[in-house]
Amino acid sequence: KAADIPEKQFNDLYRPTGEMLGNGSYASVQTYKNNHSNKEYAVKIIEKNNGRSRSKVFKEIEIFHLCQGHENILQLYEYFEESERFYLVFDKMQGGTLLANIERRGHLTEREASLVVRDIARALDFLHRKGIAHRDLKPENILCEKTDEVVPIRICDFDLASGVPVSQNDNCTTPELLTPVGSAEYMAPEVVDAWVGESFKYDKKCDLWSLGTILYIMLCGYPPFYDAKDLIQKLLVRDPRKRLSAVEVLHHPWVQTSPAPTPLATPRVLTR
Ligand SMILES: O=C1N=Cc2cc(Nc3ncnc4nc[nH]c34)ccc21
Repeated sequence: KAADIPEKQFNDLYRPTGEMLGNGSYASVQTYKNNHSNKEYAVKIIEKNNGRSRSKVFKEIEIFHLCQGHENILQLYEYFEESERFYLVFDKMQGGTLLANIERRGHLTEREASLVVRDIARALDFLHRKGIAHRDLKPENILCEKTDEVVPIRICDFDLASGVPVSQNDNCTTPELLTPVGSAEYMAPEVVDAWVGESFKYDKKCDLWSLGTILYIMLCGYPPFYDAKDLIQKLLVRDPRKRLSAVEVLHHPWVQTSPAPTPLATPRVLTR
């Protein structure tokens, strides 16, 4: 009877290719092939005994679920929970991480840098509208879909992501805000302020600082043109209230009117 047939284990369905994609403190990411389709996937293996709570893993899975279908966010294909570990199966991005891709290609134009910023800003705008801050945006978490092109990119790794996704109920337009402790009537003013006050709105701006550093790295070793410098100066702003938002980045002239494909020295600078 059904109860006697053990559920298919991850290792019955996938086999490792031996390629290590990334090694974090609590997880590793390796390439696996699906035994049925022979398709490659990037599998994030999270050991259970490393103190990382189950609820945090499920929160990470929930965020990926919310982002399903967005073309600039890595797609989670399926996941497994087994006795010792979790397996998160992601689409494999053939182009690898952003800086490795730029280095391998050996060339990068200002137009390509602008397209990368546009793709990241689209992902951030999508996350921020859902009340989610990434909080750990860095070049290793920016993945390129193709080996010979720098765009399209997808961002990944919601390990440190914050913010409870707001639940958009169908009938009413204003999203009912999910608070950590149920309804807001009984919450102390300082806790309510944290959710509806300025700080709640500004905690997403940390991602825009990160975007500024990524833009700077893509252009470094080459005096960024005025517009790019202007965008960097409006991202690397200490006061989050003054820092650009994701949608403002999308409207910045340096992103709107993609600049000339002037070659950048970055790929060679990166190899040093
Ligand atoms: O959730 C993640 N945290 C880090 C990370 C890296 C990662 N790496 C990759 N994913 C897909 N394709 C990849 N190609 C190179 N590295 C890849 C996927 C998912 C996560």
